[in-house]
Amino acid sequence: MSTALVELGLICPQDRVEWVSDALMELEALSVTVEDADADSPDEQALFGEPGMPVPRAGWERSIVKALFPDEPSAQEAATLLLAQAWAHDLHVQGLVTVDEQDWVRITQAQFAPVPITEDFWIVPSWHDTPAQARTVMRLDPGLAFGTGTHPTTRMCLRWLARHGREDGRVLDYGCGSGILAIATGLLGAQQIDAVDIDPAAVTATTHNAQANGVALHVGLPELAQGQYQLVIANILATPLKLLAPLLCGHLAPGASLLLAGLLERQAEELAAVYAPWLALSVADQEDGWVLLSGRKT
Ligand SMILES: C[S@@+](CC[C@H](N)C(=O)[O-])C[C@H]1O[C@@H](n2cnc3c(N)ncnc32)[C@H](O)[C@@H]1O
Repeated sequence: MSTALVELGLICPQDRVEWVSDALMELEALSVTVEDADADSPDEQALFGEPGMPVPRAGWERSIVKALFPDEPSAQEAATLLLAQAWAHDLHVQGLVTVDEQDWVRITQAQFAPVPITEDFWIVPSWHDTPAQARTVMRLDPGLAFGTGTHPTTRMCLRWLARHGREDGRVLDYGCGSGILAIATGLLGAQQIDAVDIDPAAVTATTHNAQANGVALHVGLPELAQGQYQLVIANILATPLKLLAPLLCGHLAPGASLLLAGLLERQAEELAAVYAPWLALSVADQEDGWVLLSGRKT
């Protein structure tokens, strides 16, 4: 039997979105989402952020903050308490809508469709059937750690890995997030894979996702990475990648490949210069303003 939930919608100016979202969670909302109140109109605005970093602003000029409550009295009470705050004088209640719990799950899940990496390598959420043409499939659901396969930086790394094929030597995924890249190397045949991240939530997510895909990984905090590897992958951001250059290059065995992502086109030249004392990096792929750098240690 499915139960009904109640969604409270509030139109909110940009500078209050974070306060309102936090207050609604304090008022025991089950979830809070923020949408552009001007979506699908000429005033619609796109928000862009770098991977792994918060978006530059928490909301749009006019946002709709939607909070889900278990029933109408709790949604009504939350609205009354919120609107009693001095800083909430210009918020507008858009309304209360009853949402079937099953519908809510379906709507949320529908936002995450299978992602093709190549014609036959797909990332597929657990609730989706496997596309007929998929030969290699990674089962991955969105979670707390970065990496669902929808971001260009992750996709470019996955494409490169699919082209590279089976890696027989040791693999290091530095900044593994959800573990998506490490798991991909495992599905493509690698046997000795280390995946590390500074974020303990990423370590937990990677462990879980690797198990769900039947891939054996050594997962842990960065100190787990020891010795030399035949393939080192790091999809982080330009600034940490600059600082990590001696460490990442120290892990490269002779003849090993290095793959760097999380870089904007304009950062590629500078990054290649920082890594030049160890190896020559060149642009291997680009998508939506992001570039993938790769190189081989001689
Ligand atoms: C953009 S996400 C990439 C996740 C995944 N590898 C992918 O390609 O989708 C970057 C990850 O690097 C981690 N990270 C950031 N700085 C790091 C550092 N100095 N050492 C290790 N991990 C780091 C973050 O916690 C985050 O999980």
